[in-house]
Amino acid sequence: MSTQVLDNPVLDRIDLNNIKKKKINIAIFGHGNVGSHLVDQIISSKEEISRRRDLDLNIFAVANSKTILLQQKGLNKNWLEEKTESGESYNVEDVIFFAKTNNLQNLILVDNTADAGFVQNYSAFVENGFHLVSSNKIANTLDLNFYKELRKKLTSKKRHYLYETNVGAGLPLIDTIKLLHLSGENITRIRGVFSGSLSYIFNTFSEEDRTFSSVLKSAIDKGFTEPDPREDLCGNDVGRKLLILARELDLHNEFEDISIQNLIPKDLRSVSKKEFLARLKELDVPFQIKKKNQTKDTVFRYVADLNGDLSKETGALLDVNLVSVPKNSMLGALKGSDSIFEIYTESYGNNPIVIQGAGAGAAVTARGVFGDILRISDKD
Ligand SMILES: NC(=O)C1=CN([C@@H]2O[C@H](COP(=O)(O)OP(=O)(O)OC[C@H]3O[C@@H](n4cnc5c(N)ncnc54)[C@H](OP(=O)(O)O)[C@@H]3O)[C@@H](O)[C@H]2O)C=CC1
Ligand SMILES: N[C@@H](CC=O)C(=O)O
Repeated sequence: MSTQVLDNPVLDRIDLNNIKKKKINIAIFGHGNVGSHLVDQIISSKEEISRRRDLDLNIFAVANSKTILLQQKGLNKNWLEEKTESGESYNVEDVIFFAKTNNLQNLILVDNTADAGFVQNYSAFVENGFHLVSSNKIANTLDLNFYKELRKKLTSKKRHYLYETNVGAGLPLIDTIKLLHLSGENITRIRGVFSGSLSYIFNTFSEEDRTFSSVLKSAIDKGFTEPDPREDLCGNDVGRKLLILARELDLHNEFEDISIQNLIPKDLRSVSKKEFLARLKELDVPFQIKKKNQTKDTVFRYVADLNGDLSKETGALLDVNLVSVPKNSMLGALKGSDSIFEIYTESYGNNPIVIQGAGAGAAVTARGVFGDILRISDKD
């Protein structure tokens, strides 16, 4: 349809191309690795999406932990410069108030932080009409009571919450598991390398003649690790992913139920992040010894395993361990920052469904978050 100029003085200022578009108003919290890619991806795909579908994607807020940029008409590609120049300090009530006073509809809150405090705001956002999308895993791994209350609130307010990137970054994993489970397929075990950063670290460390600290530094620089890389190295991040999958299967597990092998030497566990980063070289000797003692033709893999009796709410075993596997096995053959998920089910028997691909990285994760935004935009 082309733009039409009509005689009516009000209508003649309206671009008929946009008249039927459903405007989706998005507030993005966290514009680090993932968040900044997401804002850029939305802004650069906006026109194409508007042409192909009846959607007008409007980012009306972007914030980090210190400042926010609020623009009713939406951010443009200079958003970061504008935010640096005119971003203001804020609290989350300001965003809710802004959405209300500007009568913004079809609201989506996107959480690209890794912050435990921020998820406490989810309920208020839902209460005020926002759908939720998060790459942040924390809301799905707090105690079961929080998990269930949030879902109750979402149901009562008819809002959606999508978090496909919580496990396997941009890979279509949670959706697949949800569908298998909902359709009555008995999932009997899920096992694999769930961490993109640890996959990259051990693939590289096993294959190349480099110190552990230099490989870890590369993983940090590539944006594969959590904001504090110790969350990856201590196993918490993988543990969270395992728990999220367990809960998708309606298992009643808490984070404390997971048996996790912590890879950080004891005296580096509770120092500040700054001190940890300054002392990375202390990881070199312990990991070099492990490597030297390894059996020929094996490689290290940090493996998560959801097993036990998954037909009982409290029958599951959740383990996360560093293991040596043959180089030519499915896990041993992983490359780069790939993750791999083996999903065993009753119908598929001993041959699991396998989902494999980039398990970390800002661009792929942002694309996954974008996918969740579009899924919600299509819903009602
Ligand atoms: N990187 C990856 O490959 C993947 C990441 N994820 C998840 O994505 C999330 C983001 O990761 P990543 O982008 O790498 O992390 P970064 O550290 O690069 O970015 C985090 C952002 O969150 C902001 N932030 C922190 N606390 C708050 C708060 N209370 N309110 C508003 N903003 C806040 C930070 O702001 P400030 O600078 O002011 O602190 C920063 O902009 C994490 O939860 C991670 O687990 C999921 C899948 C893959
Ligand atoms: N730090 C995480 C990023 C994705 O969740 C990982 O390494 O897998």
